Amino acid sequence: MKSAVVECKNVQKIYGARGQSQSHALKGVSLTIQEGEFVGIMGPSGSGKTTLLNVISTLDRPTDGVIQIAGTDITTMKQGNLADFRSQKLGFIFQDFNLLENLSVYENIALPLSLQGVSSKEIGAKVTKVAQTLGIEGILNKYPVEISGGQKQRAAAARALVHDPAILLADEPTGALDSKNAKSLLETMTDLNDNHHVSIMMVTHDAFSASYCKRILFIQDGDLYTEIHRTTDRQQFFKQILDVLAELGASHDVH
Ligand SMILES: Nc1ncnc2c1ncn2[C@@H]1O[C@H](COP(=O)(O)OP(=O)(O)OP(=O)(O)O)[C@@H](O)[C@H]1O
Repeated sequence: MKSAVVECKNVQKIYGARGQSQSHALKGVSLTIQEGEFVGIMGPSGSGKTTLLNVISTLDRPTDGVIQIAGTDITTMKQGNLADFRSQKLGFIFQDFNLLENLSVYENIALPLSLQGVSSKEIGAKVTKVAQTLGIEGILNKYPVEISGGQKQRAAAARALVHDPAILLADEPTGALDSKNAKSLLETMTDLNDNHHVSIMMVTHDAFSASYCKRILFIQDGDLYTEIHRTTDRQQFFKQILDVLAELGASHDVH
């Protein structure tokens, strides 16, 4: 039976101290992401996408509500345990790759495991396996300056997956890529989801990228607005996404 990898119940986030000017960024969001899903998060600028990603990724705490990741309640977890939890259970890919320039691709991918004290033999096996999955075995000895944007993003994806996280969290992962590399990364993410059981949550403002997801949650003003499921082909889904964005854009500048 499938289980939930992310479960948010009535999650609220208010920025700013009481009595001062406050921003109600999340107004009671409830959502569930099941194991094996590929979910997109879209919404106008300022709707709360980054805030939602930050509270789910344990980088920030919600003001109210409960968040469970792979069955663990992270809202009551002590600060000291959050970093360990994050490094063991979560994988991140960002727009700007975040590779360390003075480490080789191999060393970059190995980093999460080295930090956890995993043996170098086990690290070698895991890095090789994930590099094969992402088709970057040939560049493991290169340094980030020597490889293309698309290869950097694959290396970053390999680093995000090497410790077998419960979910891959992606924040505009194609934002710094040209259209060819963006397409190739999105196809890789689809392959990871379809054939390697990787659960993915991706925040994006780009309808083309979002069309690779199987389900999209739209948020507006800190609340869930609607969700759509991909039941037909990707081109049809793309049109469906544009329709919802147009609806949202009627009152907002969609970002
Ligand atoms: N650190 C902060 N302090 C105060 N208010 C904040 C903070 N971060 C975000 N906000 C506010 O919370 C709301 C949601 O912001 P958030 O960054 O989550 O939106 P977003 O959907 O990611 O926007 P964008 O697409 O522009 O990145 C906005 O009104 C924003 O101004």
